[in-house]
Amino acid sequence: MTLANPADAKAAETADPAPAGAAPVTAGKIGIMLVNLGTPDGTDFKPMWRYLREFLSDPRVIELNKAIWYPILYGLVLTTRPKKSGANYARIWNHERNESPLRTFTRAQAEKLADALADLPNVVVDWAMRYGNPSTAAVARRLVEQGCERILSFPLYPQYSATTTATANDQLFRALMKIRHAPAIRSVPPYYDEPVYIEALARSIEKHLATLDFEPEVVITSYHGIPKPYSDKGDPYRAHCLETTRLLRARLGWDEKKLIATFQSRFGAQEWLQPYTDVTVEKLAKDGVKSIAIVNPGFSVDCIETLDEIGREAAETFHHAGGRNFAHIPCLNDSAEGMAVIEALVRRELSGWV
Ligand SMILES: C=CC1=C(C)c2cc3[nH]c(cc4nc(cc5[nH]c(cc1n2)c(C)c5CCC(=O)O)C(CCC(=O)O)=C4C)c(C)c3C=C
Ligand SMILES: [Fe+2]
Ligand SMILES: [Fe+2]
Repeated sequence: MTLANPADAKAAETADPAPAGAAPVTAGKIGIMLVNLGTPDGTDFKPMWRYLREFLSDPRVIELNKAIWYPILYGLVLTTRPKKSGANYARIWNHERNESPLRTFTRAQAEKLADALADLPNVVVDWAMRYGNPSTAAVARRLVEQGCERILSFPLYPQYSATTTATANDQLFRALMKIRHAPAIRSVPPYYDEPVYIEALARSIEKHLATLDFEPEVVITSYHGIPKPYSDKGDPYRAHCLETTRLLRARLGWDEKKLIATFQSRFGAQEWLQPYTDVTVEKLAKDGVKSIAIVNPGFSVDCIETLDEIGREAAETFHHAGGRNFAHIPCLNDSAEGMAVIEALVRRELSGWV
């Protein structure tokens, strides 16, 4: 098993889509592609604008009619949000690598997965983003050019949503439309209730709580929200999130007061899934709760929404409202617990292919 050469990434992104001449008949490799949401290439206005434009032009994310949405997107959102969000990204930026933490952690997951699958000789591991770089199209092409006739795509979302899982899959198939000898595709299903995932979360929570000098009265599982109408129309995301929290509660032996579920990261004027994380945090403090912890089970890796919105903003909200002790529990990231989940699911989904 090998990790695709990251040094080739830039070249592959800019290469022509179709190599000239006849392809070899068979090479028989299997590509594994970890796919995360995406992230800007920099915190300045231009890269933030490019990232937000691609993200917020996705009809799976914003379901409004384009004639209504585009004037708002181009006239309002893309004139103001790049600066505001860029300032938030600047606070969490990984200066060593000049990239966002989401990209650093996703790469680390791929590298560790490649090591963990060293016993599988014909498998190549790579990683891609739905929005931004390394793009899904560039990575799919790179895997095919390395001889992968099968690709296992792993959208890194434990809970399914059309706004995340489905659009990651859409993008892969869109990329294959430009490849003549397209590979066979498998996609890792949502894993919100997989015992290996629940166990990893529980251990990570227990481990982190053991390092604190206080015992939280309430632990919040805070998930990224989606607009409520998407849920009402049949997106199973809310049910998946609530099931993760229920299973976690059972595993930790906690009751419904100790472990609660909330939704964060609202965008726009619509109602989103409730209860909202920020409102809940403030209310807990005002009700006299002095110590809380927040964990983000829906995020495979730490990112702007966990490090800044929870680690900074939610902490401030809690303290301003009278709370005393606040802890933010890291995502599974490339920890041993997190890698155990990714490896187990990949090995299971490779069944019949290796
Ligand atoms: C209508 C807008 C959005 C929907 C729907 C949405 C769903 C959704 N997003 C994630 C995971 C992530 N989102 C991230 C950032 C982010 N999300 C939105 C908007 C919607 N998300 C925006 C505009 C942004 C950019 C940041 C900002 O300007 O506020 C990220 C972090 C990316 C990073 O670079 O760190 C993640 C991860 C999920 C799981 C989800 C639905 C289930
Ligand atoms: Fe989001
Ligand atoms: Fe946010």
